[in-house]
Amino acid sequence: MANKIATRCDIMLFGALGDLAQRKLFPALYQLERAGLLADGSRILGLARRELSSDEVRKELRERLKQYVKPEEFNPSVVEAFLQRVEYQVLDFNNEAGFGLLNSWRDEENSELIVYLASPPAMYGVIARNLRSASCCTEKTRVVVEKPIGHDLESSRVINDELGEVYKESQLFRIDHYLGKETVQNLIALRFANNLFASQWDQNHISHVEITVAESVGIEGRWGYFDKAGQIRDMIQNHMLQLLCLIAMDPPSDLSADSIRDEKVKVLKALRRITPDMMETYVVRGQYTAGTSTGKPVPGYLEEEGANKRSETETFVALKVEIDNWRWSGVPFYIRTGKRLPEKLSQIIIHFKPAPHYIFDPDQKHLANNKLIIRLQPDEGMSLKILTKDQGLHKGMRLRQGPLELTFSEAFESERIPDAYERLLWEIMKGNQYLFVRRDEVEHAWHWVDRIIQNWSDGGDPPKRYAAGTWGPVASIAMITRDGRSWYEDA
Ligand SMILES: NC(=O)C1=CN([C@@H]2O[C@H](COP(=O)(O)OP(=O)(O)OC[C@H]3O[C@@H](n4cnc5c(N)ncnc54)[C@H](OP(=O)(O)O)[C@@H]3O)[C@@H](O)[C@H]2O)C=CC1
Ligand SMILES: O=C1O[C@H](COP(=O)(O)O)[C@@H](O)[C@H](O)[C@H]1O
Repeated sequence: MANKIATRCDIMLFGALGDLAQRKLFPALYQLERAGLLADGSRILGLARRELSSDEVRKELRERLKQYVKPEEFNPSVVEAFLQRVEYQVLDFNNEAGFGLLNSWRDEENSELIVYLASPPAMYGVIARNLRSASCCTEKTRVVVEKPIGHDLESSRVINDELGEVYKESQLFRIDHYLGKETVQNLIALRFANNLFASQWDQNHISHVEITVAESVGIEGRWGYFDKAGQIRDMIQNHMLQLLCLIAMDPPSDLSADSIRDEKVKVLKALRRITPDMMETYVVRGQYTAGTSTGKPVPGYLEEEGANKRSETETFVALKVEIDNWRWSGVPFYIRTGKRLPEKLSQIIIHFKPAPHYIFDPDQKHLANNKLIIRLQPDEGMSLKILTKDQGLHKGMRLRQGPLELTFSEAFESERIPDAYERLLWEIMKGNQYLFVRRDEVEHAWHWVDRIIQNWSDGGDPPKRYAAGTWGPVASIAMITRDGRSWYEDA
């Protein structure tokens, strides 16, 4: 993944016994250990409410690592070395006096401090203040916060203000784990390292863009969280808009965090606001009913464990997004994301415009658009659909469309692709903010998304039903068909 060990870091992990920490963060830290990227002496202090000793937590962690790390990557001696770094401290995050204890663990002289807030977001402020009262942080402390930052613009401002009272923006690492995915970072390489694409990347050459992030899973026992969020807050406000920004932004002048973030913010500011009269044609929301997933029957959203049978929370959203700027004027971005779709698939399709004058068989005119398919997951890679002459004496100048194919796992004898959290933790240790989201990005994204949510609550239609295992409500197909287009399906 990289070749340089980060400096020695101590991590205070607030919420160490929670789902995120156990399922994602500890396995990612273990992988950094396995790759030899944790500096000697780096330590991890897990913090949560449950009354457990450090030994009991290490024992539990050993089992979780067995569960979440692939068997071929589970190395018992590396696990033991990793667990030696882990200690646990019982702490109620509301208990200001309790934070004093953390100071005896700190080693300010020899080690950078990372504070990772894997707690409910409502606690970010109180944890930050309690750390300050206990003089636990310095100006160098890095603070990591998870999404969602609030549930709308106003609440995100409150959280950001609370964090901002204690920390400078340069200390804050707001996670959007999509930015940690190798294939998402690859969008920057693809766009700005290949002049071939750079010169074609605008409304003169591109007719429209599709972004699909489909999941076959349902809400995986997270009803309590998900029903308050819905797909628009859970996926659109963050991951989908980040992907859109990376595709739509102007070239940054360098790879520094602020150069990239400045360009993303310009895109967010240029998103056309979706007014009530646009809802019918620009927005589709759906909710899955019972159906099948990977060949097995699955319940509908309203029959999931703990469900409120009358919920109108959306599990699917499709949007037509217009970007009102010079580069993208007249180029719609069709984006869709949902749970319980037929497969797990994230891909971006760039549809290029046809040549200005067409000279081939009129029956084949529909073929005459090049497409760039960027597969983010699974089967990471890209494919450029180009037109060539069909072979054979009797074919004349018939055209055929074929792919220039780049499947990363086949093309490069590369290392394993690290999980997004491995990359993000590694960048935090090195103090690089370019894969993290700045406050104004979060707020502009909320500002745009809030308008859609407001339109729904001002009397929009309820979510349209779709059977689990299908590609969402038929209205999402109608949305794109109305413009004479269709969602890309690989033939
Ligand atoms: N789970 C996921 O896949 C994802 C989660 N996130 C975000 O990550 C954060 C954590 O989520 P998740 O792990 O799912 O949440 P969980 O509810 O599973 O875990 C929360 C953790 O916080 C601790 N905690 C809560 N309140 C207190 C308190 N007052 N004092 C001490 N400890 C407390 C809990 O400790 P105890 O168990 O001892 O009560 C537990 O360890 C949230 O912000 C969430 O939105 C973001 C993306 C994905
Ligand atoms: O942040 C979230 O992302 C996951 C999807 O992430 P992926 O890396 O598996 O594509 C989603 O399932 C979850 O609801 C959401 O909170």
